[in-house]
Amino acid sequence: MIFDLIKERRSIFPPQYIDKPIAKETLEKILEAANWAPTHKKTEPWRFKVLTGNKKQELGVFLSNKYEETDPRPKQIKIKKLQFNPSNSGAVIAICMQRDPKESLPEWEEIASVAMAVQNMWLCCTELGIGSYWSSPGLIKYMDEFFDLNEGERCLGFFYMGYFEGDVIPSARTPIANKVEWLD
Ligand SMILES: Cc1cc2nc3c(=O)[nH]c(=O)nc-3n(C[C@H](O)[C@H](O)[C@H](O)COP(=O)(O)O)c2cc1C
Repeated sequence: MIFDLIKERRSIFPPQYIDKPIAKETLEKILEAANWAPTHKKTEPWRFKVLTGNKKQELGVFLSNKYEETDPRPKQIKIKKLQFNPSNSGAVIAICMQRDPKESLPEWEEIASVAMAVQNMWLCCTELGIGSYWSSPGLIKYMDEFFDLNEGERCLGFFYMGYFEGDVIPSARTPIANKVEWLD
């Protein structure tokens, strides 16, 4: 049931991923789910760049170089992590948002729509036994140097994916009652 799937969904990180490729048809199915996200004025602002094979390594090299270049005191451990995460994933999907050229909506609505598309992918991954998580490092502001972004297109992060092994670390939430006001 969708309620169980929603509760089961977790952020599962690249160190848990195993060396098992994700079939192209599976990736296509997950992306198709993203495409059915709600979209105000039907702008369909989600854009995805699917990185597999050597392109994942290239992303890792780009991110780690950029980090070394821009951080006054870069740490070896972080350099290694920036390279490891993409290369150890089955696929990395860059999450992008295409601003409506007419600006017929506030930007937050476009971002909200992209986030809903990501949730669709995340839930599909849960059902398919694929670990995944949304990563949003500060380095995403440089992604126009790695991707050929269109005018008004912005990278909002990376969706790391991989079949995984090991236990899923439980997550927790504070009670919903603390966040809801009932008005009658
Ligand atoms: C927009 C967004 C950006 C996120 N960025 C990061 C990130 O940069 N690094 C990270 O470790 N987790 C990131 N996360 C995942 C959250 O840390 C995670 O959802 C949270 O810890 C709750 O865990 P759960 O997803 O297992 O329920 C992000 C989640 C969202 C929705």
